Amino acid sequence: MFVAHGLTKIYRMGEVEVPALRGVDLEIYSGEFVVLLGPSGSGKSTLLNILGGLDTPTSGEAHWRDHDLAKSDERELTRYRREHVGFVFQFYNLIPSLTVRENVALVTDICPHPMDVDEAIGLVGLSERANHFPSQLSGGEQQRVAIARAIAKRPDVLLCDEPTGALDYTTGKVVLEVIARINQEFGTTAVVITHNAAIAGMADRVMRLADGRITSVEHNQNKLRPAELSW
Ligand SMILES: Nc1ncnc2c1ncn2[C@@H]1O[C@H](COP(=O)(O)OP(=O)(O)OP(=O)(O)O)[C@@H](O)[C@H]1O
Repeated sequence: MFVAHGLTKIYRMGEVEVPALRGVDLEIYSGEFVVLLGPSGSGKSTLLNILGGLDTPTSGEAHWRDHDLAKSDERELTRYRREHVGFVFQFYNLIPSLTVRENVALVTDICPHPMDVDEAIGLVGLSERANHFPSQLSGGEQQRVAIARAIAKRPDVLLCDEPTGALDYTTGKVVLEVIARINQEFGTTAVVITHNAAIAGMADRVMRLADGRITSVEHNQNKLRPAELSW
């Protein structure tokens, strides 16, 4: 689904150049669950943002199917994101003045083949809370709304940047269960960034980054359910 070759990203801030990616090659297959692990500053978010069309590389190739993400203009990237990519971030970015249902409907109103809003909310186990506002929900519930919003467009890929970073142990596992379920039931490719090495246990493949490079890629022989993970 994704192929990258020699991907680099250098952020320029005045005179200072910050190399975030220093030549990344990767392939991600359709339907896979990939975990990206690595220390702070190793380039994980930069890589995810390029795969999601939120940022562009300085050099190198990045393809999503037959789309050339490195050469796409802003309009093409917006369309790519809207039609194909669901994002989940550490902070939920819900609109406080809208209910759960309205937050999810924001997305279904602008994409071509959306899921029914209530179906998406049901998939994350929040049907009873559809008319509540974000402030009436716990952090884990708000993250599940963010996931419902991301999947309601029926994305081909779900890109998650530290989805459990702000959550406690138990709530984090519930959120991971939801992501695993979407990956399995819909075949949605999932790429999840985490600092937590235990979460790697639920991946098909684990990619480790250090200093802007992929340093290892491991296949998981015994993929675990989130409930079986402990940290
Ligand atoms: N917009 C930006 N402008 C300048 N430098 C940036 C920008 N975004 C990222 N960087 C730098 O690029 C490098 C990689 O950052 P990135 O956020 O991709 O790492 P990360 O592995 O996701 O880190 P973390 O786990 O802390 O989120 C860091 O040195 C960071 O300071």
